[in-house]
Amino acid sequence: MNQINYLRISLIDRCNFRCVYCMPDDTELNYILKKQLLTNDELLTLIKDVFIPVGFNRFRLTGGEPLLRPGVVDLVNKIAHFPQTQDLSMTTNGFLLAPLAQDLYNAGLTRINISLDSLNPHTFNLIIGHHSSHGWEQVWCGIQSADKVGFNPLKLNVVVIPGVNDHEILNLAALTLDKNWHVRFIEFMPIGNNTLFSDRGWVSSAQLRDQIRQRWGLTESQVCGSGPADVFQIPGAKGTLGFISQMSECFCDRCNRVRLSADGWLRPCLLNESGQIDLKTALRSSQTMEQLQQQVRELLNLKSEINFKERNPGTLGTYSRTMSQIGG
Ligand SMILES: Nc1nc2c(ncn2[C@@H]2O[C@H](COP(=O)(O)OP(=O)(O)OP(=O)(O)O)[C@@H](O)[C@H]2O)c(=O)[nH]1
Ligand SMILES: C[S@@+](CC[C@H](N)C(=O)[O-])C[C@H]1O[C@@H](n2cnc3c(N)ncnc32)[C@H](O)[C@@H]1O
Ligand code: SF4
Ligand code: SF4
Repeated sequence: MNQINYLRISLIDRCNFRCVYCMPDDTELNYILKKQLLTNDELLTLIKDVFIPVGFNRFRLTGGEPLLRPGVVDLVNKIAHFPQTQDLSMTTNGFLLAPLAQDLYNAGLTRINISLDSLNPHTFNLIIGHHSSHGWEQVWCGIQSADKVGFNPLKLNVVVIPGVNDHEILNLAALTLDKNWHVRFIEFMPIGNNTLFSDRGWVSSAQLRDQIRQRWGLTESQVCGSGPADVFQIPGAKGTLGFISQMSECFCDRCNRVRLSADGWLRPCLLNESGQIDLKTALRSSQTMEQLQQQVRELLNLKSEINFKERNPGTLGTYSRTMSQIGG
């Protein structure tokens, strides 16, 4: 059995963007009420006294948009300084990153993944559903700041939507030629916006690799990470290209992670809602840390049964929580 040692933590379910593939404009989301959110102290207790003793040592902060979480720098500082923490990273849309990048880095965040779906400001703003015309510029500024501060590896996430941004693949891949950046193309999943998914479908990583191979060639490569990306490189490029192929491949047999929502539910699989446990209520009802550890161990024992196996590219998922609420 795989070792499950990677916890993705959603710090908040709210977001300052409404990306078309994740949180379409017409979706009514029931945001978590403040009193239902894990407090910073509760989250730190769960990490230190429950997850670390059970064997977790890799943590990713996500959201919604994690940089909207009050006290995020302090949280980073505390999680980074647990002696057992081997990897602490964040997935962010980058909009609020520029003024925070240095503080996050100083607090102990060493690597960061930033979503960047287009190099064209107009297309970008359409994708993120942002009403400010400076969305792209502000995210680009966040990426530059992250680079300057020294986040390494610095990864850029691109969800590829046919007819929306798939014509930009070569331009996005070209970013890696002279920058030590790691661009990852993510196959669009039917969770978040099923209407768009039915309408546009998805592009396979194999097709993208063919395009890139024809232009520059492509070789297998590696970059530090805990996720499911297959990593390649354009010969001579400074950065790498990652492909996250959840529609065309099944990487569940190497799944090493579970997810904690901002209101304290532990979810064994992104694409299967079975088996979730409510750690917040258990914590608030004064169960002992040993009892909580035991609940988590039991869930991990069941995980391989829960892991999403019936991947059918034509199937639409029906989920009570969507991507922005789970954290990707
Ligand atoms: N189906 C599925 N998709 C995943 C899983 N983990 C990550 N992804 C997809 O990959 C996207 C990008 O993930 P990131 O948040 O950047 O994290 P990561 O790829 O695990 O990060 P690294 O540690 O840098 O490799 C997510 O939004 C999902 O679309 C997973 O366990 N299952
Ligand atoms: C849910 S977001 C949360 C973190 C942060 N707000 C961000 O966008 O990076 C995490 C990741 O999920 C990806 N994502 C969201 N909806 C998706 C979908 N339907 N299919 C594939 N990836 C998706 C985003 O592109 C992003 O890289
Ligand atoms: S959570 Fe991330 S992917 Fe979803 S709308 Fe917000 S920025 Fe976009
Ligand atoms: S779909 Fe579920 S089991 Fe498969 S890799 Fe993702 S989280 Fe793991």
